[in-house]
Amino acid sequence: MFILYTIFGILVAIIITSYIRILYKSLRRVRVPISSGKSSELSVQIFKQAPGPKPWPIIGNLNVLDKYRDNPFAGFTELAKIYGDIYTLTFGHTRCLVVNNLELIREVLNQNGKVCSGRPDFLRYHKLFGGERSNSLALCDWSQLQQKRRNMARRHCSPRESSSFYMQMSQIGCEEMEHFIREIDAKMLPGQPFDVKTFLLRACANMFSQYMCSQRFDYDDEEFHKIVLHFDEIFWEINQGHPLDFLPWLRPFYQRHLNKIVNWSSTIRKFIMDRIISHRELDIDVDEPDSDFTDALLKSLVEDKDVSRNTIIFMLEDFIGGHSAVGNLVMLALAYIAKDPQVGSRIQAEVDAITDKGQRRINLLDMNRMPYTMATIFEVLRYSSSPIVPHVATEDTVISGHGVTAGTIVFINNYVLNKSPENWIDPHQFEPQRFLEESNKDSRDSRGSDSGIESDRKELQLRKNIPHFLPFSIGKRTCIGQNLVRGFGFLLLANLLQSYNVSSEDPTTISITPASLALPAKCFPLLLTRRT
Ligand code: HEM
Repeated sequence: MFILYTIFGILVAIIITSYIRILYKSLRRVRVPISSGKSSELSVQIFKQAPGPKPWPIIGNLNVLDKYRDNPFAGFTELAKIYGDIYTLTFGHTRCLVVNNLELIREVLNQNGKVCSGRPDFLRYHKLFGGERSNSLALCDWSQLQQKRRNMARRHCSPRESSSFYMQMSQIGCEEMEHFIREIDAKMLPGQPFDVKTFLLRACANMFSQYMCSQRFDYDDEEFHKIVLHFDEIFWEINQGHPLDFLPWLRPFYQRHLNKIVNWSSTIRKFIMDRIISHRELDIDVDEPDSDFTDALLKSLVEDKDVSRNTIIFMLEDFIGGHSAVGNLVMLALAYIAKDPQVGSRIQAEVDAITDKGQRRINLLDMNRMPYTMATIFEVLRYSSSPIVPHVATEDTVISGHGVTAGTIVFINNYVLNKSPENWIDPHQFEPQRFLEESNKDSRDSRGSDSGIESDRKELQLRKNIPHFLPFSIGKRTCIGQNLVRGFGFLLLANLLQSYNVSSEDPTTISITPASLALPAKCFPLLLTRRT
């Protein structure tokens, strides 16, 4: 009996302590010193936090999102109807702010970029990056080292259209497509559903590895298969919420899952060390121009005392790992094509017009003359509404007149931008055409006029600078890999469609997770039929 009373007493104490902590955090106000007009005098203005539902002890408001497990961002959108476009939630003991319109998103990412550029301190993030999330470019807090790493990466990972790196990307992409198509033809049984994703990811990994490290791997290389799979598992993992993120005391129940994550990332790191870095380190010549990203990284190791070996290993891992995002994006495009064959036919019309019915492969110089193909990639980005990695306020600040306390996680609801009928006609339809507009050029005197995609008088072109379309985010922490996404994504999609028709035995079985670019590692097969 005594033991029962003791346990009961401990539980009550935990619940009360938890509730006090949660209440303290949610009621805390933000004090901002302001100048009162008379030169040296400062007064303090006090800001209450944004409204939100009342939290419970221990779980906070996690219960509110429970019915939106499949798509928390749809949940955020629903809650905005009750609490307005800016509101707070408490997940476990962590304060969270959710912003739900473009103006607020800009206020967080641009005007408050300096103080809202941290990342959540989730245990999973540490486990994925050798026990320390500051090793990761995307999951570290903002710092001088991060600024340096972004600068180091920019030239290679965001190649400009006119640069030699861009042309290198084009050539590498085209060459890999030849290997890839040979591989599909060898492994696919005609008329049988085919595990496209596995092979697509390997092709994409080779494009990235060849571009960043001047090294590709054989399609029969088992070690290579394993790391491509682990990268994909990590991509899926990062795109999922997990109870551990907000209830870290559940750790003992998820130890096996954590061990699995550690195993994925350490296997990848070992591969990068053994198969890429170790032999490159031996023949580095600091006086020669950089031949690739690995060269630039290895030189910075020699030239910059602030750059450690660890820094460059993790940077390479991060950037090679970008292939999973592109592979998943293209796989999603193929899935939408299997659901709506019209989309595939229109891409093929562009491909055939540009290549004189398949006389050559598509390269990056063709991109500007294939607006529908690019529009399809943009529509996948919009429709899938890949979430923006959560930001964290590193200091007390004020957003739209509401106090935001240091440590608050800021969720940017880009799903509401991507799916709002105010921004898009029929937002729940997959319709690449929405990214096209009439160009000023007259189609009759221009090349490619038989592409089948123009209106009666005008050619179509890709709409640019759509303010509410932010697939790569804005501000300090925007995606560094967006040119690689556009470039390799385009080459994969256009060249695949040049060689194959894409369909499914039963399109209704193609299941796609809403508000995510990630597909499970093992996902639906597709039918690829050689075009005659
Ligand atoms: C379809 C593919 C991709 C999408 C939709 C995407 C989108 C994003 C988004 C939304 C962010 C967060 C920005 C923010 O926090 O405000 C991000 C960050 C980042 N992305 Fe991408 N990304 C993609 C592919 C890639 C690729 C291929 C690479 C590199 C090879 C890459 C490298 C990065 C890095 C390093 C960051 C972190 C930047 C920082 O925090 O300073 N991404 N990406």
